[in-house]
Amino acid sequence: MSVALGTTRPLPVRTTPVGDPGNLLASLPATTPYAWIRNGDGLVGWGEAARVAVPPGPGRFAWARQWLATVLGDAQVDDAVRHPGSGPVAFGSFTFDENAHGSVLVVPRAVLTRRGGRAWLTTIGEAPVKTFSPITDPGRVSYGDGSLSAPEWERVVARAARRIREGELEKVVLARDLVATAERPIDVRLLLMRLARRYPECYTFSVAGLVGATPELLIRRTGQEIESLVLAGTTPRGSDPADDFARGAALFASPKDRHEHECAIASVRETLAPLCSSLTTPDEPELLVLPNVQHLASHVTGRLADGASVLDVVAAMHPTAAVGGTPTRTAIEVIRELEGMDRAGYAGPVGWIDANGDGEWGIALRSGLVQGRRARLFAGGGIMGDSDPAAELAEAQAKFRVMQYALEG
Ligand SMILES: C=C(O[C@H]1C=CC=C(C(=O)O)[C@@H]1O)C(=O)O
Repeated sequence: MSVALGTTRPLPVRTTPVGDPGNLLASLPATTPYAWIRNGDGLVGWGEAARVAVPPGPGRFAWARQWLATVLGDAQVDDAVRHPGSGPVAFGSFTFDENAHGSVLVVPRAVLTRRGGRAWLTTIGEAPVKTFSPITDPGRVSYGDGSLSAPEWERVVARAARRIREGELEKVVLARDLVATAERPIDVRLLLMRLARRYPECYTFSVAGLVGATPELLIRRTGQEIESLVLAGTTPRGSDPADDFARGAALFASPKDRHEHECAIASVRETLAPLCSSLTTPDEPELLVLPNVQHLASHVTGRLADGASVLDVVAAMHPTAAVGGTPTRTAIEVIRELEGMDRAGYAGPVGWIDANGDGEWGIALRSGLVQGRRARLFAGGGIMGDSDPAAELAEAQAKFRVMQYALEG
């Protein structure tokens, strides 16, 4: 753990209302930019008042909650706003695999928020001095295979589909990685600006080098109310409006995709039901149309039965069948065996939490791990018994386009 302002001293936190800050992302300095933005609203943070590497293992969420209770609970808070997301806030990213290192929680020294028509600034200690530097372009970007080449990955998909047909499991989500190398260091702010502009409906995020724009809301907690947007079942966009419409209609009618979606909804329903006094899941999914793909989507709402924090709910839900599979344990074993890569934070929970346990966490899809001139990009899809490896590869390519656009414009 590192607590920049001293481990023994409670964090002195101050939240004050501010005028409309305009584009939140424009406030970010080049170093340690934290972000969670949708349709222009959200939070950006910079500086680090406290940071911790969460140890791997089955108890990692409980450990993180304990750490947050100590650091945020002990804070000396002067909060003139008293709204979800005011007062001290931590950003976090958890690895997909509970046994992997790399999960992190960070309490920024400054967080600028706009939510529900109000804006405020939270600072910890003296407001950190921002050294503004112009946003830089990374220049030409080239791509190389990550752990598996495209044909190797197709063979892995075929093996997984066979094991599903043989009855070992019902669904597994397989992913691959690409390594992007730029001419010059990658300025995360440029990626965030491009993602937020092109994918306003998605959650554009940046936490400790993990950057992306995910359409999938794992969980939002506002008091007792919770919401989730479950996605599974995908088709690339069409070449013209008629083709686009036909693809959407085919997706909606596809037994393979509807079954894939039902697995994801069932896993969310099963984990949320015991935590909730009421829970609503739609009978049928809707189509979510994004610039690169169309998804089957279900909006889930509920009311928590007791005082579970958003991180408690994240702990119960991760990994949903939208990123793991069904049954969960078998799917995780198959992913470890077949993918041949460390997913790091990809497909793991990413988001923020405040001292009252409110917050928003997404599933870190359409994302990349950025370091210097390099970025590891990730994309995958749900594999069923009748999956066609070439179609799954095309779907993953369409999903990679999000981060390729962020890097290249
Ligand atoms: C695994 C990914 O997407 C998941 C979320 C939405 C739709 C999915 C699908 O249709 O396969 C995946 O379950 C990814 O974007 O890398």
